[in-house]
Amino acid sequence: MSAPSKAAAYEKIGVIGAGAWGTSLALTAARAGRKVSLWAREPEVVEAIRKTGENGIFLPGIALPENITATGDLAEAVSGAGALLMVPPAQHLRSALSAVAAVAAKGTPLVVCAKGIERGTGKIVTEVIAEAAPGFEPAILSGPSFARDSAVGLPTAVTTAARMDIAERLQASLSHATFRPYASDDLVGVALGGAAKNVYAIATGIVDGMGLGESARAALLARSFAELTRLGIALGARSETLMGLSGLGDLVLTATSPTSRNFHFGQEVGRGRSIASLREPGKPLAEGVETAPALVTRAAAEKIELPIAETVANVLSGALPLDGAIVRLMTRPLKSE
Ligand SMILES: NC(=O)C1=CN([C@@H]2O[C@H](COP(=O)(O)OP(=O)(O)OC[C@H]3O[C@@H](n4cnc5c(N)ncnc54)[C@H](OP(=O)(O)O)[C@@H]3O)[C@@H](O)[C@H]2O)C=CC1
Ligand SMILES: O=C(CO)COP(=O)(O)O
Repeated sequence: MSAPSKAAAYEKIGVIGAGAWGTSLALTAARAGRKVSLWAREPEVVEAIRKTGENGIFLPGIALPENITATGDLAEAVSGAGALLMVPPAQHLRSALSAVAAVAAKGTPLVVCAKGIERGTGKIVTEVIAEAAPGFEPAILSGPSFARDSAVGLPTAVTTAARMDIAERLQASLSHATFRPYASDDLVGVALGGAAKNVYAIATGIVDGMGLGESARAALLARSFAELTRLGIALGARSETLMGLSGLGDLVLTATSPTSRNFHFGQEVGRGRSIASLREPGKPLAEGVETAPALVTRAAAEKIELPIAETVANVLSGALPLDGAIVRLMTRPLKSE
């Protein structure tokens, strides 16, 4: 057993992105005793928080304490912050990182809390940080955590991954009675688990929506974890990370709960809703939709086969009809487990 960490907390935390998760994490940091600056891209979010003391657009009904300051000014948000939590949707991460890198102090930990792989490049978030924000410390926060659960004070555990001394400072900065971070230095494993589980949650959601039964869902979940492990090991992740909170833990949560936007998206697809209608502007964010083809691209580059992720990507692109997808998965060459 490792000794308890005595790392010093950062005094001020900046949160970049005031969606549901950004707002919930701002609350977590505030409850842990930090001074928090919460940056929102949309002026109406800043105004709502300032006027009403809550983010009625993304996390309604949750009062935000006074040690959270909302701002639309990025330079103000990053000023004096010991660490910056990056919480935009994953496909906007690169631009958000570049904007932050232009105004923040070099060496500041940039803690990516978004879950996804970059479409087009197949890059995981650590690689995106290295390219978009060189000279900053890469970090990730990920794990089984619905924004509203932790915001209302339900017990939540996540992993903070970074160089170990930084991971421990993040742990000290964010932990409180109902929020428990575990420190890790396996950034690749933590980044991949959080991203891939969204794709597999769409898969199990489809199976659920099609009414194929709980046995099929459990089989798919177990085979999804096998895929995630195969790719993770090829990328250099540790298997205990993939078995932990940010891998198996988040996969189990997301791939079995209708609260998950990804699982729900899959359910609606399985029930026959058109993918275009589910992706209209204003519809809930389902990160797995963009990450599915990105995951497949990355796996192909690593010469790893991911039949479930490929099937999800092909269904979402319209290349494979739903019935064909199930037949394709069930009629692959027989294998040993
Ligand atoms: N919700 C959850 O339970 C959890 C979410 N996550 C992850 O957190 C990330 C954000 O999700 P979540 O907070 O739920 O999303 P929401 O849908 O609640 O909010 C969207 C957020 O993205 C910002 N945004 C939208 N478009 C852009 C853009 N073009 N450039 C930059 N920022 C943009 C919005 O900015 P603005 O504030 O200005 O409107 C807002 O902060 C995702 O990767 C998700 O997987 C992780 C764990 C839990
Ligand atoms: O990441 C999450 C839970 O850990 C949130 O999942 P969804 O984005 O599918 O709602």
